[in-house]
Amino acid sequence: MIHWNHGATELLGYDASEMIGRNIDILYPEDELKKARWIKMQTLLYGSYRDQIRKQTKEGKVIYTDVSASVLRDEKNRIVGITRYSQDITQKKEIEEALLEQTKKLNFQAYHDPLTQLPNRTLFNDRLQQTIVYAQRHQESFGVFFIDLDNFKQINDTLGHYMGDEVLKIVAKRLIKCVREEDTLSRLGGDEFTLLVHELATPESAAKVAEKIMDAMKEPIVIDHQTLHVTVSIGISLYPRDAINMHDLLKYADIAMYKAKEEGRNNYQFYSSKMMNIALKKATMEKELRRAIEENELLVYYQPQIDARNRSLVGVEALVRWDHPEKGLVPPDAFIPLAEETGLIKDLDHYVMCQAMSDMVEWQQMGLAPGILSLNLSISQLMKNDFFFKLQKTLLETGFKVKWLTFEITENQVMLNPKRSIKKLTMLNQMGVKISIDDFGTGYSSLAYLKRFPVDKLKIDKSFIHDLPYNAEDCAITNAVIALAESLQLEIIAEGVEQRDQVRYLLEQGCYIIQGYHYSRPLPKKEMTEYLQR
Ligand SMILES: Nc1nc2c(ncn2[C@@H]2O[C@H](COP(=O)(O)O[C@H]3[C@@H](O)[C@H](n4cnc5c(=O)[nH]c(N)nc54)O[C@@H]3COP(=O)(O)O)[C@@H](O)[C@H]2O)c(=O)[nH]1
Repeated sequence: MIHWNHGATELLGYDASEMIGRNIDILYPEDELKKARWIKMQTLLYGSYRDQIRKQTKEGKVIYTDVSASVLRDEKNRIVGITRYSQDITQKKEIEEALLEQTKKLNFQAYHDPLTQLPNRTLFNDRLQQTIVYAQRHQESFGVFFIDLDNFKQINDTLGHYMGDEVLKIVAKRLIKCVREEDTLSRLGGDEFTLLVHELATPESAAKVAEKIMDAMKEPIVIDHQTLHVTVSIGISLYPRDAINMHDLLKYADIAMYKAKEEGRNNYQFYSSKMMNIALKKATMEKELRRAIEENELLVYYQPQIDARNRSLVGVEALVRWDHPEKGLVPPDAFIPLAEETGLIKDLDHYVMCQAMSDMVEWQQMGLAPGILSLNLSISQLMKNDFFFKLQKTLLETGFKVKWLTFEITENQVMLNPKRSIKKLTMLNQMGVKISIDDFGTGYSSLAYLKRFPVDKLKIDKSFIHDLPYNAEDCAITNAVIALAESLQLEIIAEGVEQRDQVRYLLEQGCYIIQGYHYSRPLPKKEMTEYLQR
């Protein structure tokens, strides 16, 4: 250094006496020395040069500078040195960097799901489109997977959104481990994930990926000491076998996923053209079911529940039927699963509740004695915040008394979240409503829970009644359920009773309340009125 001015002192903290005679390198942080030499060489080569470089002040602070360097010549035009003018641009640089960071962040947000940090639909579609172009050019095949969590709606409804979100985050982490870096896993929203897997030469290799995903889900998920078993249903479409455009590949994978749900969930399915027809039928049915609820196409049938000791009526179960304008009477098994899947079950069950309560009151006002009303209650209806409000409102509007009411809830639904169910069922119980566990024996309720449930009745599932009294296993299960009910001092009721022998056997074992075709099929209101008048 041969000259050092006042401005340099202000910028870098050293004064002229400290700098003159020293190597300029002390002004640069270690990692900028290479660049400093580059600037020097360019200046010598071209006579002048301008660039940005970081410098280090006397106090050790790193600053950004804009440097204009030019060669210094003597009177004989020989290069004797370099002059440098430096300007502090630290503040400008910091603003630029913050802006860059912000842009990166906004860019990430625009293309990623905030919960799982996975690519979102926009980015997935973009990558899928690019993959199609590449695959067309290079004659490659690939797969689109539609992955949907099983029963996620119930997890959300029963355990709350916090738990639902945690489950989604854990599932996303497990899924990402099943795929290669070049594949794209995205979250479309809710519990839906899509996966783009490159270079899938055969359906067998796609099946391997699907199996890997299902294996990854086998380990239980533990959140806040709660253990959950989460499974997924997967639909797969293959390029070019099934479709060659983005829209169809996604649609077909989605249709195949619905097929996997129908096949009992926790499995994967490849798209086939047959599925397309089924999916179309289902979409039509959902639309029609919405209309049916709005336009009162639903009918409530009543099935008598009989005390077999004296053949007297103790109550009725309300069972919904759909009076379809073209198809005629549609049984609930054909639409209840769809209603549950789409959330329509809440409206449907509310409709049945209003109708049945007003029919019951009408019968009582006619001097008839329909006994207790049993209503099927879905867990999503029970977990709704406005459920109790709606129940109270319907009781008031119809004049129906709570002491005449039993809610039937299936064992499997209650066991989805036993703790929350206990809380809600206790509230019902405190109102004076009776609770019956439906389809008992088909689920997996533990005795410990059963003791804590505010339950009044157990309803033996009809699958155990069907082969009574000739099937030893069914007899053993039926006897065990009856003994359990006795020891817990619960009422017991058998459903699906069709034969005299079954009635005799049940009476011998101590089960007196019976529902089934042996006494009566479910009856429309008019026939039920006649039944009551007999
Ligand atoms: N959430 C709601 N679920 C409902 C409602 N209405 C019905 N359902 C559920 O749909 C399933 C099928 O119901 P359904 O076709 O009405 O069948 C019921 C009876 O008809 C049938 N049954 C009665 N006796 C016999 C018999 O002797 N043999 C025989 N094969 N079937 C018989 O059993 C069904 C009674 O079911 P359950 O509720 O378990 O007592 C069924 O799961 C209904 O629960 C609704 O409004 N909401």
